[in-house]
Amino acid sequence: MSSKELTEQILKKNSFLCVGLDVDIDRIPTYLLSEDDPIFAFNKAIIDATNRFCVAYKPNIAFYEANGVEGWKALEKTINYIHDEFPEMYTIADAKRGDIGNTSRMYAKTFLNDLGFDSVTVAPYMGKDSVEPFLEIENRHAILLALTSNEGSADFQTQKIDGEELYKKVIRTSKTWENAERLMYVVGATRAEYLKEIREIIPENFLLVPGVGAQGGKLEDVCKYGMTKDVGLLVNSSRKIIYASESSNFDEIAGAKAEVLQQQMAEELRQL
Ligand SMILES: O=C(O)c1cc(=O)[nH]c(=O)n1[C@@H]1O[C@H](COP(=O)(O)O)[C@@H](O)[C@H]1O
Repeated sequence: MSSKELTEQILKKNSFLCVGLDVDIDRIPTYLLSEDDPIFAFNKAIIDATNRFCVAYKPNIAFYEANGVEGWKALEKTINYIHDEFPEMYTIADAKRGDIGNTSRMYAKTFLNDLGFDSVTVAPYMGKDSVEPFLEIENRHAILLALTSNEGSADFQTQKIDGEELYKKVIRTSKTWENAERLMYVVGATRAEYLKEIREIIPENFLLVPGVGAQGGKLEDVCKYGMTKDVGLLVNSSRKIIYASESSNFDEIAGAKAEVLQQQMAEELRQL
């Protein structure tokens, strides 16, 4: 999906919500464990209940890999289900990959070609040749970790090198790479105060903003400093939505949580 099509979906659904499918087998309702594929059963219920309120889904690959072959099967079934039933959804493989070019090409094949995700999260530490293989396909994106939501982001990302913070250098340098228009950037909601300066460097690219909800980030602040005339934001929430309840109507409650966020987003979009 192109960025333009993503903006169209956002304006159509009045939502820039991304639901994070971080499915921990130990946290799903226990009665689902008797299903053939409990992870997929959980995801299907969550997707059916939340799709009206969001424009994107982001399975975090760690949660699938942790279940071995069965986890990969559940991931594949989940992405196929989204493609078949909700082809208008933007999909993010949150894999945080990046290696020498020859290896990154294999990661890009797995997530963007074989599984058919619209995008994959990529760590910038290994530089240009580790990221460019993710940018070779039209209408697909690499989402570069710029300023992350965790405490450790202060260890390297906000440290200054030659007077400029490393995360700014990462963003600035990445703009010179081939097909840089296919880049999106991760900026944690817990770092909203940095968004104004980030927007001076990348006024148009989409930002994936995790950390609203369970990590304490505020939607209003993210919108105030990060929103562009074409919206330019995908705000992710995982645990606060998918684990809102452990009861048999967990999906309904997840849908209601997603709707609350969607309503707040609709209000922000009205002010565009
Ligand atoms: O790349 C990410 O999505 C990501 C970057 C970041 O800086 N912080 C962050 O929390 N994430 C991911 O976003 C999701 C946040 O989940 P919740 O805190 O449960 O909403 C998890 O899948 C994290 O791995």
